[in-house]
Amino acid sequence: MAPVHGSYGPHPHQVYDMWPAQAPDAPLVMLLHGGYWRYDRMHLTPFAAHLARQGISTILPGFRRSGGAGGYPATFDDIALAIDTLTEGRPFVLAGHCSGGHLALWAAARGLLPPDSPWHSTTLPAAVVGFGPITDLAGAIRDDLSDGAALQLLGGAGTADARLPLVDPLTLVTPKGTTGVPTVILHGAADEELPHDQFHTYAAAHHDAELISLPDIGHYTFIEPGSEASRVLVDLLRRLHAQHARPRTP
Ligand SMILES: N[C@@H](CC(=O)c1ccccc1NC=O)C(=O)O
Repeated sequence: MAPVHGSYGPHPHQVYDMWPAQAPDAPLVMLLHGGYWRYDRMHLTPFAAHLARQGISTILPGFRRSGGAGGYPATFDDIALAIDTLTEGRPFVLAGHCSGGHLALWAAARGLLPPDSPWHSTTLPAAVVGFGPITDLAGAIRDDLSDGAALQLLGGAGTADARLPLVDPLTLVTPKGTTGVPTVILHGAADEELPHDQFHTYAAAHHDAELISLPDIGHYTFIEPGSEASRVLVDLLRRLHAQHARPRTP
């Protein structure tokens, strides 16, 4: 199954792959890849193709990344632009793995940003899933996950504190207790990559979040096409789309 390739901006990383499912009324999912904001999207293409074979139209965007042209603010500019451009006003479920889960949960919180933020939006995903997500950047800094990855994203220790309130899902959701977007935090109980307070603390802070913990599942099996964990994720994406994706009223 060959994806359509395209771009949503002039930078070489502002590109996407899209696998249209056969049915015209197929659920639409935008998938944000992980790799601590440093990796490219290639490790997730087999799983994106798998989603399409399961009847889900899937958009996998690239974006400017840490260590290259990205990090704050470019990575966030690209996620916001990719979402706003590529979903074309259609209802969609946003999903992300690990650091892509952070980006997905951040994008679902755009309604909580100050109205003068360039990222503020009230056009939000129908639902969001973080699977094995990073939800708490201050915690990621404190625990020094992946050799300073969160500090690298935020431009270093000198700027991190000022930027955190604009890009950290846990900080954004805490005062109000909801983003207004139905949210699922899905994780393996045997996740070996992240401290599990990344999952629990956010789910507890968000009144509209559901926490699903899968026994014996690790961090990476979600993105192995056909694995038990991937089946749970596919079923969840279908359920969220069926429950929450309504055509937008003008
Ligand atoms: N352990 C590696 C790789 C990694 O964490 C990773 C790689 C691909 C997809 C998701 C990952 N985890 C979080 O973003 C790292 O620290 O960069």
